Amino acid sequence: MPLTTLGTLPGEVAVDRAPAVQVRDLVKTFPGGKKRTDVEAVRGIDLDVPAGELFGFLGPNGAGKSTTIKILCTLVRPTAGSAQVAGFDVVRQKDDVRRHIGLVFQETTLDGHLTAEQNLRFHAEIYGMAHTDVAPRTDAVLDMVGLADRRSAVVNTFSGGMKRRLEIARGLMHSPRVLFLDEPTIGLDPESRAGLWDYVDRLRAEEDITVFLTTHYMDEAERCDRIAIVDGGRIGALGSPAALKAGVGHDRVRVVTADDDAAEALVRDRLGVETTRERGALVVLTPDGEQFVPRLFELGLTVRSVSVTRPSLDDVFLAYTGARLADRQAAAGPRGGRR
Ligand SMILES: Nc1ncnc2c1ncn2[C@@H]1O[C@H](COP(=O)(O)OP(=O)(O)OP(=O)(O)O)[C@@H](O)[C@H]1O
Repeated sequence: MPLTTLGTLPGEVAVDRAPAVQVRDLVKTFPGGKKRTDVEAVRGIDLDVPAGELFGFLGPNGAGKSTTIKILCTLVRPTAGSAQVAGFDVVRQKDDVRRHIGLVFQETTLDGHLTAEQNLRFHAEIYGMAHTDVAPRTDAVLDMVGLADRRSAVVNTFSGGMKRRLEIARGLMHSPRVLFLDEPTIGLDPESRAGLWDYVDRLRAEEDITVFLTTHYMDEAERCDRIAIVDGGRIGALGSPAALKAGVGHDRVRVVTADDDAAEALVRDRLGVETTRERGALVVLTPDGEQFVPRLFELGLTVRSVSVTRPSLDDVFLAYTGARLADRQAAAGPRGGRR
């Protein structure tokens, strides 16, 4: 079966453009048992993810991301509210939801003793794929993730990045409409991470598929069409990365001068702007850094260096959660921190 049919089941007409994910007032409370209090993991989430979107779900540890995803994948039953995935209700139409989603979670579900191809065939059997579809679909998804030449190799001989790519191939076998990727690149080296994203980009370019992603990596969040920032079981912010960054407001101008005291007074008196000090520099927060810098020079200051930094998604994350994405990034491995 050609790759162009991925995302649409055989015989199905892709005219239905209902949201890929629709969530209304979703609540999940885990009972705390006799001695402990209940845990309100999800406290009223509303969400619409249109078909075809790359949607990012971000939040600090314990924010409720995994619980929400597990509800969407029918693995956890909500306490209240409703959720539909690919047009099917996650409680009343579990089997339909499962047929239309692909899952790539952090824990591997591959059998290391089987070959890549055997793993995919096993998956096809579980999903009851038509016999005639299996071989061509296996070819297509292995090609998609760049593993066609390793199809007969035992998975235990694969690198971490190859295993993750095979997981994605497996998740795509049954033509899901929505692919859930839960921290898909965690633990991978930078090269494997970049490679995996190449395949996701290719998948999105060629297929009518929605990708629902959780990540703690800022650069991965930047790739998303829209992101939701979740904290304490609620969505605190929702929008495109550009819109969310614009919402934070201010560019940050950092200027090193020959005389900071004099510069501070001049900027305050002549430009009417307050500065703060930071490690031998003055910092000004301003809506438009590029316009502000020439005005600084007009003051006749001896400026040794000046830099303008636009708000990052990390600033957005900090504004809504009080934590930095970069904290998790650092914990996960060296990957070029913030500024
Ligand atoms: N099965 C469970 N029983 C009890 N409490 C749970 C259960 N699953 C999750 N929780 C609690 O619900 C809250 C939300 O957890 P969840 O795993 O959804 O967060 P998360 O945003 O995915 O965090 P992380 O980034 O660490 O994966 C946490 O306080 C967690 O301890």
